[in-house]
Amino acid sequence: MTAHPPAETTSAFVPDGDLGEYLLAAIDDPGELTGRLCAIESVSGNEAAITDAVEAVLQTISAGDGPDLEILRDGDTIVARTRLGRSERIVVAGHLDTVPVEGNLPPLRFVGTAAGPAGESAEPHPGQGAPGASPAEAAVPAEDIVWGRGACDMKAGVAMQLVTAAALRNPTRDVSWVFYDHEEVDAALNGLGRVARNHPDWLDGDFAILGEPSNASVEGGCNGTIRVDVTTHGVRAHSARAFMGVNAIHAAAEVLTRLADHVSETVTVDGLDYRESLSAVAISGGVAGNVVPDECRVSVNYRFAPSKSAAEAEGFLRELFTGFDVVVTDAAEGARPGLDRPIAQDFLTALGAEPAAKLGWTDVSRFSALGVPAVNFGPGNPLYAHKSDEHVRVREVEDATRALVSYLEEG
Ligand SMILES: N[C@@H](CCC[C@H](NC(=O)CCC(=O)O)C(=O)O)C(=O)O
Repeated sequence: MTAHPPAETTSAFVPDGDLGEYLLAAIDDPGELTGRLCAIESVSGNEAAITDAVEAVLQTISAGDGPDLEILRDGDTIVARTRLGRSERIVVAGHLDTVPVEGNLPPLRFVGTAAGPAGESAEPHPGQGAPGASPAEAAVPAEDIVWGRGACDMKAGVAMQLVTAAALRNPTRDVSWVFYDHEEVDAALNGLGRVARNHPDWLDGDFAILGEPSNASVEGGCNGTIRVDVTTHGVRAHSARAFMGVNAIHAAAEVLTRLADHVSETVTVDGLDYRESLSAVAISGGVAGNVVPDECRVSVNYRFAPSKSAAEAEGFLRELFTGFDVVVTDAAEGARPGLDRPIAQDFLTALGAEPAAKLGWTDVSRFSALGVPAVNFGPGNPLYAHKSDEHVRVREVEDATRALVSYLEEG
């Protein structure tokens, strides 16, 4: 089922005029700002416009009543940091890019039913009692929702960052706000990785908070991710004389069978349950409509628990696909939760949060590798990340923002 927000209660976010001004006009309204950020399309590789707008917002925030910000930029990554001389520094980071749009822009705002924190409800749908709603659906209270690509992953988190940056007056710790490009793609392109190579001091900190969707609670660590191409080879021939060839696409059936037969495990790491996933994510092959193909490539993505290294994950895949040509195309280590660190404990206590495991890959992994303990904390139900009915509850964006302001001002 896909969400079809009701026309009468729906408003679309359409940017007009200067994009920095467009965002600034909603700087004290996390829900509205989420929708406005979504309205600036920023599929990976197309982040320039949103980065310029966010930089303009940060310049205005810096000139306002809160602490001055030192604003630094590398490509489409911005770091804006306070220099108050506090004994600790908190890094709050979020990516500006999204996965490709799928008929879910322009973003919409409407009153409907959203997925609960555990994702137990299905898709957002028209408000209570709407035609076609089942009695069970009608019993779910209607909520204020922002719907569209990026709403959950992670323009709501970026809105949380910007509204908090504007609201801070006297933070108890220094804060570095990081907004970066190319998170949703090949690890080699990641803007945070580029900054870590070009200006490692920009990411200095005692604790990092990634505003990734976490139901406005804490998700610890993250699964690792690895992609491999499994290639089958054959012999080309005329398809009218197929007996003269060897069909590489037929040979790929065995690859798919091994994938379908695999049962993914859930691995408990430091008390959190990391559910693994193994999926074919693409398949390609074929020469022409009358040729037996000599090559077929199945791209496989394995999400592995943070107790395993990328090398171990690669070893597992090579064993699973014994007899086939396996080439690693992308890999990123996971991160253990690290919630036993005092600074992470303080954050959990300040939030009153019960942590869960982060199943997606996030830059918590990069911060952990840099020696900075890190957690995921942001609005949005991660079960809806990358889906065509991606959405976020406005209440959750507001709650997360309030909690972050309170942690940074009082925690
Ligand atoms: N280089 C990696 C980057 C993938 C990042 C992406 N992260 C999320 O979706 C975080 C949101 C969440 O799961 O809560 C991912 O896991 O795909 C790659 O290309 O795989």
